[in-house]
Amino acid sequence: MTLSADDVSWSAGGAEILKGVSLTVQRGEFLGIIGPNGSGKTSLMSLLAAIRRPKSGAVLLDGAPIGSLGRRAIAQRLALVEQQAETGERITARQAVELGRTPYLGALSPSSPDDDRIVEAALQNVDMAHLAGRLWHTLSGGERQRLHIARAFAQEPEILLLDEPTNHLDIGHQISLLDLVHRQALTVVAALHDLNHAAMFCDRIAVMQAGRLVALGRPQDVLTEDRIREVFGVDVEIEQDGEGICHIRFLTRRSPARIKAVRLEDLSAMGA
Ligand SMILES: Nc1ncnc2c1ncn2[C@@H]1O[C@H](COP(=O)(O)OP(=O)(O)OP(=O)(O)O)[C@@H](O)[C@H]1O
Repeated sequence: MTLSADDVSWSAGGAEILKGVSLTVQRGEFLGIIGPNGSGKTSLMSLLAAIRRPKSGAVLLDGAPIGSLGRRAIAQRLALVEQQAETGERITARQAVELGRTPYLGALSPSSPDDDRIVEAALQNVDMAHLAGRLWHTLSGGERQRLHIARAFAQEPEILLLDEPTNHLDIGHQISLLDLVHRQALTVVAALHDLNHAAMFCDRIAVMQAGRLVALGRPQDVLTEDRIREVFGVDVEIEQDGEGICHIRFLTRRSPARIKAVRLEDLSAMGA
């Protein structure tokens, strides 16, 4: 199954938010979307998930315009975990995950033992089985986030769209969640803020800047010191380890390399 954006643009509030974005998500890959706040990551994800329609261009699922497919058909193939998904309903953790089975249930076919097994496995996958009976409003932000992921797993999609999936998670759960998602036989598109996580887990990375796709490729090709400075406005040093994985070190004012650079500048300003 392939998902692609073909020259998509999208406007809101009188402004063009996405400008001519084209990309194809390869089957089975983990594609990261990175970019500064407001660069269009969430907007692109919502177009890919058919929550919004492009103003021009098209999103294609297996070559067919995604807008021509019914919601149920889309939900059986593609699951989206939104950035600020909340519910005001008085439901338990388990019931929140059971919602993932909705696209498979009919009025005359309530949930089966198979559905129960899938929900149980999804809860266990995100380390939440022990809290299955807890009411949603009593759960922490990180616990809720893990349940959103479990709900998406329970949906048994082929494509998983994750908008900042590590929000609210402590570092242990961030790594284990990305690792878990990475190990699934799924096509994954994830908007990520942590560039080191993107380097570690993504097969390819798409870089958004001011509504445009400015780079797309393997982490080691896309994550360069120049590009990170240009897109995010921060100085970094990048090292590649023996496996070709980039490790990005941010040069803050307190780091020796930055202090050295500032001192050299000071010296040249003094005419030294
Ligand atoms: N419905 C809307 N009406 C007006 N402007 C919008 C709307 N939705 C998004 N925008 C604007 O579009 C731009 C891109 O927003 P988007 O949420 O896609 O960015 P993002 O890259 O996901 O940002 P972040 O990293 O902060 O989550 C922002 O400037 C945002 O204010």
